[in-house]
Amino acid sequence: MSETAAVDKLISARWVLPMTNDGTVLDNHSIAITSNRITDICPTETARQKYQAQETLDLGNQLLMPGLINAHGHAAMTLLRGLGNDLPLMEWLEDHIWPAEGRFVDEEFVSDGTQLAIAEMLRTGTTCFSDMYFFPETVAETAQNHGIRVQACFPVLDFPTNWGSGPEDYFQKGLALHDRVRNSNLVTIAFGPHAPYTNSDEPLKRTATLAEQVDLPIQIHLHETAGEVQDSIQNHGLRPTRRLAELGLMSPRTQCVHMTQVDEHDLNLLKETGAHVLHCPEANMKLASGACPIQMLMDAGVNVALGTDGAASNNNLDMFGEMQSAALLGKLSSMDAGAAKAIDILRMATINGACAMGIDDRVGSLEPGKQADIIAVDLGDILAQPVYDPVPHLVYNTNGRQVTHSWVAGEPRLIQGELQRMDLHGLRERVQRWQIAINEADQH
Ligand SMILES: CSC[C@H]1O[C@@H](n2cnc3c(O)ncnc32)[C@H](O)[C@@H]1O
Ligand SMILES: [Zn+2]
Repeated sequence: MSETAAVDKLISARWVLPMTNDGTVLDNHSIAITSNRITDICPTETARQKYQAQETLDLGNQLLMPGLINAHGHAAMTLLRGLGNDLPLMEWLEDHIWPAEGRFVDEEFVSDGTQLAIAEMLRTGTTCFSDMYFFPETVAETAQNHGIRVQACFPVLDFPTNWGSGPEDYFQKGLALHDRVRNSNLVTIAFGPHAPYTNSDEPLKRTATLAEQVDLPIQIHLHETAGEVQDSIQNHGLRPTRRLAELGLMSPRTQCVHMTQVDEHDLNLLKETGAHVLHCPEANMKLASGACPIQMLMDAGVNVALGTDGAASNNNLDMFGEMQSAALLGKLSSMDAGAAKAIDILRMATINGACAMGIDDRVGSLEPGKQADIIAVDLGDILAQPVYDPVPHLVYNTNGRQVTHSWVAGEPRLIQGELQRMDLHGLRERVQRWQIAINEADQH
């Protein structure tokens, strides 16, 4: 009899969707995990003979896939969920969101709001998120404490905020944070210049130079609305994307959030520079900002990833819902049912997000050697029957509540629908206190 090999965990299920290249679905396969990495994916029968596991989990009629990657959001804005509805972007920001942030955002707000977001994200299948918010040190610490992967983008704006006094202060604090988390397996840092309209040329140029020096990504809201493009032409004589390119800010390290307005020149710039686009369909629809032409971008070879944006403009962080919205909006806006295919949408929510953040050597697909960031989705419920093909099923039928298990770097975060590391009772009480205070202030 041949010797069996020792592994930490062996997880088996009816389907495994590794999200490598062609979107193949493996039937009755197992994933072997040792320490924080995937070591093998093979038929369950083979795995039973080949491995001696400390822990085995047979998930039956479930599907294992890479944890979802929410490529753009503002986690702590969960505390502002539902504040200012049925408004366009600038009215929503100027009349409701920015006044509330000015009054309430501090470390405690960011800690509680980020915990609320992490609970929702882990509960609905996200194992890695990008965040652009004030007090990114608190975001990084909270993510690390709760065992979820994060790209924390530190804000850069022309003006002072509750987090700092201006661009130089933001750079200094952001880079110090990068130094502190350099060896973390879960946390990476990015520059987060908020938008072209909240940054003058100097901080944008400096962002480009510093990001190059320290080799970090840059995330920026860009071409969110037609008004933003018109204002830029009026104030700078250039469309925002061209202005950023001339300031040296468009490159493979750049993550452009929204891009609902894309003309031929913008498309060429995205192609030539290798910048990524982060699509947030639900926030774009809710604020009636426009629709990002995702099929045109993908056809041109631009990497498109998916994000929810903040819970105040969405109003949830469920990436399964976001995938469905991306597919439906992608088809409707191009009047082509063959556009925004399910497998492409799944790529946007997994491997493409990892590529945009420069962490695709670690996560985004299930492959030996990669980190064990895995989710299990229950496709056995009567409401999900019948299942002809799991790939379109995941995009057009599934919602985040069907996620039963998740692991980040091999560690369990959600088991049978139960979050493993969170005091939800205490969190609920703190959130209620924030709601009362914020609501009262918003009325005045
Ligand atoms: C500088 S921290 C992030 C900043 O962005 C604001 N914000 C949230 N959603 C959007 C959006 O869709 N477009 C532009 N800005 C947005 C958030 O409230 C923070 O102030
Ligand atoms: Zn945003």
